Amino acid sequence: MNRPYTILSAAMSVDGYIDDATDDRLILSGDEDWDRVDELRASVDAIMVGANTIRRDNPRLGVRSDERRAEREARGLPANPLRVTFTASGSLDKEAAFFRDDNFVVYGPPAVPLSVVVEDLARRGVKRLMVEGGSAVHTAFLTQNLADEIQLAVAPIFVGDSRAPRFVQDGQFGTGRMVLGDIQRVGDVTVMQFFPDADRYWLRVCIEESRKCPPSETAYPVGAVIVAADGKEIARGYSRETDPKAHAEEEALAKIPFNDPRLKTATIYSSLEPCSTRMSRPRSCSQWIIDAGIPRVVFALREPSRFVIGEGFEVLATAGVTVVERPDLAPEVKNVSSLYR
Ligand SMILES: NC(=O)C1=CN([C@@H]2O[C@H](COP(=O)(O)OP(=O)(O)OC[C@H]3O[C@@H](n4cnc5c(N)ncnc54)[C@H](OP(=O)(O)O)[C@@H]3O)[C@@H](O)[C@H]2O)C=CC1
Ligand SMILES: Nc1c(N[C@@H]2O[C@H](COP(=O)(O)O)[C@@H](O)[C@H]2O)[nH]c(=O)[nH]c1=O
Repeated sequence: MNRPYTILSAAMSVDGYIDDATDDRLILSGDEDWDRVDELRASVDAIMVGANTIRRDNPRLGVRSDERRAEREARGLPANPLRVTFTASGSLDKEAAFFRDDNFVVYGPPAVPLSVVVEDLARRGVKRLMVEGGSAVHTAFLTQNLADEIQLAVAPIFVGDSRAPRFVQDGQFGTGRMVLGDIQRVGDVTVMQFFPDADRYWLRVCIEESRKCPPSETAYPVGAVIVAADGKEIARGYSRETDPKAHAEEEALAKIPFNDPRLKTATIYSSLEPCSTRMSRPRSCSQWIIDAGIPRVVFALREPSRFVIGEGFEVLATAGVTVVERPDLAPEVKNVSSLYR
């Protein structure tokens, strides 16, 4: 599915509420944090909120800073990102600030699947989407694995009223243990960055590594990372990093002792399916992985049959290794080199 890179943004109290239970809007961010939110807004193509947030908060969802709006225009963008909402009921006040000019899109009524919304936004040229809430919308993005990043600001207050909305509602969050990114102190607010889909996060690290490969007409650019069971990185590498014949998995494995006990419970990530046959060397990367006892492999793109017929998936799976293919990231791998196209 083609969809925008999606950042969920919310401010919550220490006890996990994003508003209180009164009719007045609760401001959790301080001035410095609003400035951070404004910078994030200025960096995206579209900002989405649920219809209930429009009804309750009447948000402007614009870039507040004159300089940031001017910078966007200088880059050929509209001064403000596209405003996006969805509604099953259609109950929205046409006088709301959301409708103040024609730079908006409303999905529904009737209810529209979120996957349809994000695909349509991608078709409209939205590459980077910020989702500002509320609870129902954040829950939908997370439970459908449509969020790439969370920026969660925790304000030093308690709401203490379970009638108030929380950051998310009940749901099946398939995220497992998320990857923690940056933590910032912004005034008196703590801003935490999370990457909900750990496999997607580490594959993107591989893709960035692959950009460092010395160019070659006869070998792909590949990046690999080995991650321990506790989520900590053990080693990373890219093709031809130290030797013109070396593959990314070999480069990563060469940085640690072959009998490192963490390998027995680790995951190795690679932008490309590990090789199963090699012209240049006797041992394939799949064989290295099996011999190292790594139990789990995640890759994005199956090896195209340009140089050899790749059977890494089958070789690894037959040896009892858990192999996860993530074709959703294959387009990002292909973007790195014309050899893939
Ligand atoms: N502190 C913070 O950072 C933020 C706080 N908030 C707070 O969050 C609260 C609002 O959150 P919440 O009540 O969960 O509401 P939401 O803003 O998440 O909106 C939910 C609404 O979205 C629409 N919707 C949901 N799924 C679909 C679908 N598949 N197709 C079409 N429409 C759909 C429905 O609209 P409809 O009912 O019209 O059918 C639904 O009622 C407010 O109190 C607000 O102040 C909000 C944003 C940020
Ligand atoms: N209250 C709250 C947030 N609320 C979000 O900001 C929106 C209103 O912004 P505006 O467009 O400027 O009117 C509101 O609808 C909701 O999405 N966000 C935050 O970062 N911190 C906060 O404390």
